[in-house]
Amino acid sequence: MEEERARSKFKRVCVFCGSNSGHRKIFSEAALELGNELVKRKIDLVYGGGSVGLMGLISKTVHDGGCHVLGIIPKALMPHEISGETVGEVRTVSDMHERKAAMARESEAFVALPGGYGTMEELLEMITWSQLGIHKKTVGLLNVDGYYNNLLALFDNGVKEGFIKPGARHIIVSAPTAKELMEKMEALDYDYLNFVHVFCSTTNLPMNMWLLKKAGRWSNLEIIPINLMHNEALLENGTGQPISMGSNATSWQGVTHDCLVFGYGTFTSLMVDLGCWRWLLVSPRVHLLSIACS
Ligand SMILES: C/C(=C\CNc1ncnc2c1ncn2[C@@H]1O[C@H](COP(=O)(O)O)[C@@H](O)[C@H]1O)CO
Repeated sequence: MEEERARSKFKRVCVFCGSNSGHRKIFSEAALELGNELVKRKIDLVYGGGSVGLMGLISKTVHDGGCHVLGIIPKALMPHEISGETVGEVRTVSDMHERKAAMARESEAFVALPGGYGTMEELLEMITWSQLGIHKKTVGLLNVDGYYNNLLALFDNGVKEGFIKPGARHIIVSAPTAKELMEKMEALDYDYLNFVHVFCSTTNLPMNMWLLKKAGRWSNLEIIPINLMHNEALLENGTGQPISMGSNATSWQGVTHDCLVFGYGTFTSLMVDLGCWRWLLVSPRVHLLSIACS
């Protein structure tokens, strides 16, 4: 009898990783570990094709483990002496751009292992596409032995200096081990909705908070009570600066968070009218009615 498929919300994950193996054994071990983690969860692999560096290690591990491997490789990198043998299914595309688009289309999530410019470029592009709403797929970073610490610090600085929206900083999910990363990625109910600030009416606040917590498995839920009676609230905009909501609703446009609104009646209508939210979840107390993308 076929072994029961281990539960994972992902059927196909795209892995970006070095075409080199790095100087330390720990990187190769991480590639093998991620490959085994995918196999354990019965997740198929999409990657850049070939057998060089970490790319070769992970593709062979997943293939040997009985999962499907799809290598998407541009014609120019096809020659054996450049990329080596590709295991599993090989798809040839005309150029790097087409490859990235195909990789994104074919997978349900992305993971970057340590790598060089190529890996970083692929990772950054998937983050950017997520930010622009071109895809809504989880982007994971396997931060092996702190390899990406400086990159993550650069992102934090981007937020601090006002070039990256605080909400967009959470697009990337990172963890030091493959197991932790996969668990974190799988725990996300929905890409953005896990990293939301909830603007919640102070009317029946305890009840609303209880309902919200029950309504989803949020990994980073922050509830910001708003006193509608006074029609104002001090919101922390993620950079430490308070934003005040006065009677002039347009001042809300300055709020940069991806946002979830929980409420009904006037409060919700106000939020809908503002229309500046990336994600809007409108709920009349218990039932989650709709998710709209602005
Ligand atoms: C030019 C070299 C090797 C080329 N071989 C590659 N084969 C397939 N895919 C590749 C290759 N090089 C880069 N990629 C893609 O970029 C990522 C790795 O780049 P990095 O700079 O090594 O991080 C990888 O995810 C592939 O999609 C000799 O080095």
